[in-house]
Amino acid sequence: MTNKLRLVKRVYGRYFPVGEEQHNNSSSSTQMKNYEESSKKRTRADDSITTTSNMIIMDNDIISLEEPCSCLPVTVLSEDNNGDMVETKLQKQISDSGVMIVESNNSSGTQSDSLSAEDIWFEEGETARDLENGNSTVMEKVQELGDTALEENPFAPRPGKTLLWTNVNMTMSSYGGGGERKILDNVWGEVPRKEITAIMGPSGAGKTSLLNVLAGRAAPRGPLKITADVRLDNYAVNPRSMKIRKLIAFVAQDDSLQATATPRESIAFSARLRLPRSTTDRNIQKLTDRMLAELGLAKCADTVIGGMMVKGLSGGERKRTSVGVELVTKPDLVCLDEPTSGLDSFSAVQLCQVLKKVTQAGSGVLMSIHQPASDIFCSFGHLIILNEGRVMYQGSVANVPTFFAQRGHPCPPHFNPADWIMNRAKMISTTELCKAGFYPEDERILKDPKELNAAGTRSLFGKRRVIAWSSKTASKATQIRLLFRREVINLTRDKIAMAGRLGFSTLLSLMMGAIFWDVGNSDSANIAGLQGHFGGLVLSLVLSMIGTAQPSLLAFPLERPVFVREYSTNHYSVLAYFTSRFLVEATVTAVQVLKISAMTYYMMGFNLSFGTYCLTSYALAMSSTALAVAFGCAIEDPKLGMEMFPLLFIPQLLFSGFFVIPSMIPSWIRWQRYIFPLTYGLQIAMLEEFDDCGSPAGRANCRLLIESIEADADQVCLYWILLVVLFIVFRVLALAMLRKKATKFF
Ligand SMILES: Nc1ncnc2c1ncn2[C@@H]1O[C@H](COP(=O)(O)OP(=O)(O)OP(=O)(O)O)[C@@H](O)[C@H]1O
Repeated sequence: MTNKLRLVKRVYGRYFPVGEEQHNNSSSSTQMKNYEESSKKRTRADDSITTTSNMIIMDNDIISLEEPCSCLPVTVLSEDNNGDMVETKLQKQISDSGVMIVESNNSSGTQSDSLSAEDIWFEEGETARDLENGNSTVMEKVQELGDTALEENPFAPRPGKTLLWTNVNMTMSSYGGGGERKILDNVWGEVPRKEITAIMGPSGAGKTSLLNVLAGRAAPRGPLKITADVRLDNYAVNPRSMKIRKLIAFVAQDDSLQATATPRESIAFSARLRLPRSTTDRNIQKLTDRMLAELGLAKCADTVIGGMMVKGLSGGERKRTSVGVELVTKPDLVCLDEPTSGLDSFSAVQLCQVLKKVTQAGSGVLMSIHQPASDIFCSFGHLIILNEGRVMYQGSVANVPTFFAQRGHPCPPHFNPADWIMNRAKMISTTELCKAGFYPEDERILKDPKELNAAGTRSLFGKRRVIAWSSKTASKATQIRLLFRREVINLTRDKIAMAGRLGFSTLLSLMMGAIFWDVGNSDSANIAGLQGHFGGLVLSLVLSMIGTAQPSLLAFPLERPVFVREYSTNHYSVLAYFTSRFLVEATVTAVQVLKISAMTYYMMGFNLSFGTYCLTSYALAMSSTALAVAFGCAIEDPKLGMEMFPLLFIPQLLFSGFFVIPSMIPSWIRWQRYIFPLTYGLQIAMLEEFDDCGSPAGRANCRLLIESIEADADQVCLYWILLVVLFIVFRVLALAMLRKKATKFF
């Protein structure tokens, strides 16, 4: 039985229903009224609803509010100024002010999908009472939005998250015993909500390294050591944990976008997969249109992004698309690594204006930037200056001139402060700057961090509480459908790859058909004829395998940057990606095998049935593709993939019995033939192809040939089963590889 939960928030007498109903109601005053009326009549009940400074959580399974018997008080736990939990009974507040109503259509409700962090929150320091009294600044903001539907607005108010860090260190042991090099040295800082925090500093100062550490994109490995105390809303977090990474939108310096998609498709794809599943297609479309317009991408919205092989957007347009892909999800915290590099001054200002709107909606924004123009510099609220891996300044932008002046380096009049900062950082030695009073120590007294996964209301990710942080996004089925559709579009748009894939195998099939013309009807009593017949069959089966497995081997290494970006930013699961790729491969392989088989079968004049020939070729192609995918998932570099290609086929051919009969292979290595699909595929095909070889001499030769490859007519079923088993084993291996690799992108 499915419960339907609905959350309704009243803001200055207006109701904002949450979930599926919202888009219908937000602009309909009649329906708003209905909500108002029904809420007045409604009997409230609940288990506990807990809030911290910026979130509200349904604590236990939700009890129907419609049923009079379940009239329990609502308890709100909020934090006071000392960080202690204060309990407030909300029964009256809810009934009188209509701040929120949670309803369920039956009493055993446990489902809480429709709740969203975006829909209930308190500003920092606000309590439920502020909401009740209408003092919430968030409520004022919602009021300002007027009739604009919140779901269609990429700048809709949101709770936002604060990021705070201290003692961030990154060191690199030098090769040749040169000691340790400090890349980040006791770096500290914070990203307040509702402000743009900029990290500035000369090239090599450690800006990207710091961003990568904070956004969980850097890990200690070998000579690289990293330590950091990072807090998200004062929860001590491991930024590398997948759960945390998914809470932080991240725009890397290098754009990794699907080359054959358009900006409109990329932004809509991100929105569809990452926004709550209740968001309608119309909302997605409106959000996408608005994002494109805000980022100045309207004109090129339907141009392919492009990549190494395909010409498409300019570098600046690509960068803005990357930003749009993240911002459309209305993130609470955004990290961007040099988002303005490559942009002209107008586009850079336009981008910063968009980021400003994101902060006004409640988010924190952290970005690194090289040398901003003065108007961009002034749009920042908070500034961190890094120099040689240390914090040279940390504080508000407004305070920069005073800070520098007090330390003997006043910014000359009519001089861009950003240029002055860079000038000082580059021209004056660190020792002198230190003496002058730059490089302040972290003197903040940090609150005791809350613990993750601890019992009680302090947990971020307790089983039932995750709803407050991320309401349910696209289902697995939607993820697979969207990925499949994107891959099909990719295949149709990437005409060169498609033409190559189909064209080369057609050419090879024709060539092979011409060389082995009518070889199936050669006299088996003649050894040369039998050898040609055998060779033709082996090579035609191998051709089906190569034609499909080679693109699969390279597919993952080539798509890896896009996959890791999308996976790490919560677009889809590994399983959904894997399944969608499998479906595409299965379809394309079927088409390709049918084409190759039709040509080689009739040109070579084989004796086995066309059905068996096609099915054997398909089974071989699919299991070899599975092996290729496993190889492809294990490697990162496409060049390595190219070099590994012979490894996929040469051993299979060597063990097939074509060049040397298995009994002549030394026994200590012979066992390997049983792990290759070609062994079983060939045995199945040979048993049917050489079943009737005409004259007694021909039959004797065929029997010898079949015995030489150890094929047994009574074992055909087993060969099929083994082919399927190998296919499954290789696929599972590939999935395991992909899972392992998915989290390692640094
Ligand atoms: N994984 C790593 N291994 C070795 N050295 C590293 C690594 N990561 C960063 N570094 C070094 O740390 C220093 C800071 O690099 P980082 O990319 O963070 O600087 P940056 O301030 O972002 O520079 P830019 O503005 O030029 O992008 C550089 O000297 C770089 O070579």
